[in-house]
Amino acid sequence: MRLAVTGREGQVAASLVEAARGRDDVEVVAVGRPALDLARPGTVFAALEAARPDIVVSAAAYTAVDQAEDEKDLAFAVNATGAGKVAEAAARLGVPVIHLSTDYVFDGTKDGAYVETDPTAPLGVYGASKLAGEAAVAAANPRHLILRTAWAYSPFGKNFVKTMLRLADDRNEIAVVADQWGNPTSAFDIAEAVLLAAARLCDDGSFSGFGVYHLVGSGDANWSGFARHILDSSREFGGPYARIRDIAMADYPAKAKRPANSRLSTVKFASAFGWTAPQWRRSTVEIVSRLVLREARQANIQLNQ
Ligand SMILES: NC(=O)C1=CN([C@@H]2O[C@H](COP(=O)(O)OP(=O)(O)OC[C@H]3O[C@@H](n4cnc5c(N)ncnc54)[C@H](OP(=O)(O)O)[C@@H]3O)[C@@H](O)[C@H]2O)C=CC1
Ligand SMILES: Cc1cn([C@H]2C[C@H](O)[C@@H](COP(=O)(O)OP(=O)(O)O[C@H]3O[C@@H](C)C(=O)[C@@H](O)[C@H]3O)O2)c(=O)[nH]c1=O
Ligand SMILES: [Mg+2]
Repeated sequence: MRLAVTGREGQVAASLVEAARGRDDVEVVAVGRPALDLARPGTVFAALEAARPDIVVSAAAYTAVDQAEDEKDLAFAVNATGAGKVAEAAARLGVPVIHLSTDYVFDGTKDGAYVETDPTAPLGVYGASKLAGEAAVAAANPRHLILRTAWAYSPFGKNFVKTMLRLADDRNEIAVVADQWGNPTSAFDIAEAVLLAAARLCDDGSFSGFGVYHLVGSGDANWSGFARHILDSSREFGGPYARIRDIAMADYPAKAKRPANSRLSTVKFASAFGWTAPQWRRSTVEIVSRLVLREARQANIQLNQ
């Protein structure tokens, strides 16, 4: 199976590239700027056609949640129009598309975990642009999976795990919001699930389960609990540590409003594909250890130079 993924340095794209390195049955081609620029729709088809994919994974996105409030047009161009163009290109190439979306399509007022049929009501521009992207993808290519994930982290790109490790480097205490709940999700786990679903779509000609699925790490957390686990794990591997102080969302001024509860139920994905993500605590240890040991190795190299 030959899979083209949009976004080269992105967390999910880089995780897919790494996952494929260890497997003979899958080849991943990452397509990004300047060849494929979602803000320039004219670039999309040619870039994907050149990759000769059996399936397209649409993972590139404008993901700066606060900045999106000031760059609404660009966020929509990339996350809505651009995503639609990717799905349309896949349709023209005669292949299915797996598109990544977000928990931020919800407003967070539900009590329990959101299911796929729950009403959406994004609180900010990023969520609204991703929701518009879902509609554009569905309209452009009937053979689509829209996988809503959340709170993604990995050794790559920008994410909360890397931010906490960086802040802990020169602080004794970090204040983190404790009244926002969700599901931390390793991009390695996302990659594994995407490869599984992709294989199914490519191999099973009568697959009929197209549509929206929630795909997140098992177990829930608030940001401060997540932060505490990150830094406890880091300390165990000899990495940076800081105390975490619980604060309220209201005490952390940010441009974009975020949902207080964006827990997602993964029952639908589990029953369609027979796969559930590992507990987020376990996956977090894996990523933290890698980051901390990488830092240690780099420090060692510098010492020895
Ligand atoms: N990060 C998260 O916590 C979550 C992410 N998601 C969704 O999952 C998907 C993957 O996220 P993740 O891997 O974390 O994202 P990242 O922010 O790590 O990467 C996004 C990628 O998109 C690329 N990109 C941005 N603008 C353009 C453009 N105009 N044209 C082409 N490429 C562009 C970036 O390229 P460059 O490297 O050049 O900047 C980058 O490679 C996205 O759809 C995101 O909305 C959903 C829930 C949570
Ligand atoms: C850095 C930091 C953040 N926070 C808070 C702010 C926010 O409420 C929460 C998370 O901050 P971040 O800016 O990392 O998270 P954010 O950019 O909102 O992350 C989101 O990204 C997009 C792409 C998604 O799709 C979402 O699923 C989600 O992962 O933690 C603190 O309380 N203290 C801190 O020191
Ligand atoms: Mg391979």
